[in-house]
Amino acid sequence: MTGLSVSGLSYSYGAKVALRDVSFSVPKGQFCALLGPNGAGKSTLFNLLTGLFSTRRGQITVAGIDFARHPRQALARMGVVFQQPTLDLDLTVRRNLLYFAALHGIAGAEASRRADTALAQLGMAERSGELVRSLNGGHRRRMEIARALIHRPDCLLLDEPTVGLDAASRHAITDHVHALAEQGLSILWATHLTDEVRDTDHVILLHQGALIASGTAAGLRGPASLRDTFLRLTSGQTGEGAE
Ligand SMILES: Nc1ncnc2c1ncn2[C@@H]1O[C@H](COP(=O)(O)OP(=O)(O)OP(=O)(O)O)[C@@H](O)[C@H]1O
Repeated sequence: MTGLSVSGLSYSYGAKVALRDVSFSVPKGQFCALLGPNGAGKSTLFNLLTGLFSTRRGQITVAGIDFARHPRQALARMGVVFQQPTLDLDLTVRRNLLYFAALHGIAGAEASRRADTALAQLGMAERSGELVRSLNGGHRRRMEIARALIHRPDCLLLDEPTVGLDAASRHAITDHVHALAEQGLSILWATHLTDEVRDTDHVILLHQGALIASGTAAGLRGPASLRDTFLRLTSGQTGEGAE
C-alpha cells in the first residue's frame, strides 16, 4: 500500500509559481528524503500535505484516502513533525503524549500503552517522567516524533527535524526514524543535509518548484557523493546549506 501519494500538485502565490506539477509516492516502509535548496518549495509542499494550504491543482492521498474529499480521515493517518517545536515545556514527557492522545480521542489505559510504545520506539522510555524543559534539544525532538506516532499513522512527515542539533543527536534521530520505516511506516523527511540520507533511501529532489530527480540515493549519485550530485543538479543556485 502507498502511505502517501502526490499527483500533479501545483501551487502559486499570486504570480509566483512555488510548485509545478509535482508527483511522487512513498510506499509503505520507505524512507523518502525530500531534498531541495532554499526556496525549492519544500515548505509549500508541507503546508499542502498537512492541510495548512488547500490544494488548488493536483491530488494528495494518505493511505489511499483522498485529502481534498476526506481531510479529517486523511490527517488521522498522518503524523507530522514541524520544523518549529510545539511542546509544552512545563509538562512531563508522558503528559505531553497523553494530552496529544486525548486530542485524537484516545484515553485511559490505551493512551498509556501507546505513550509507552511510542517512547520506547524513540529510545525515550526512561525519560517519560521528566519535564520537557529539562531535556536537551535532541531528546525534545525525539519526544516530538514519539508524539506524532501516538495515533498510529501510516505515514510520518518531518520538516527538517534535525535543524540546530549536534551531530550525535542528528545521528540518533535519523537512526530511529530509519527504524520506523523498517517497521512499515512511510517516511517523508525534508532536509538539505545530504549526510542524513542513506544509499538505500529513496530521494526526491525539488528545485525551483519542480521535481527534477527521483530514485535511490545510490542510483542518483553513482560514483559521486550525494552532496556533489545535489549541488550539480541544482547548479545555478548557490547550494547554500548543503552539507
Ligand atoms: N507568501 C509568499 N508569497 C510569495 N512568494 C512566496 C511566499 N512564500 C514562499 N514564496 C516563494 O515560493 C517559493 C517556494 O518557497 P518555499 O518556502 O516553499 O521554499 P522552501 O524550499 O521551503 O525554502 P526554505 O528552505 O528557504 O524555507 C520561493 O521562491 C519563495 O520565495
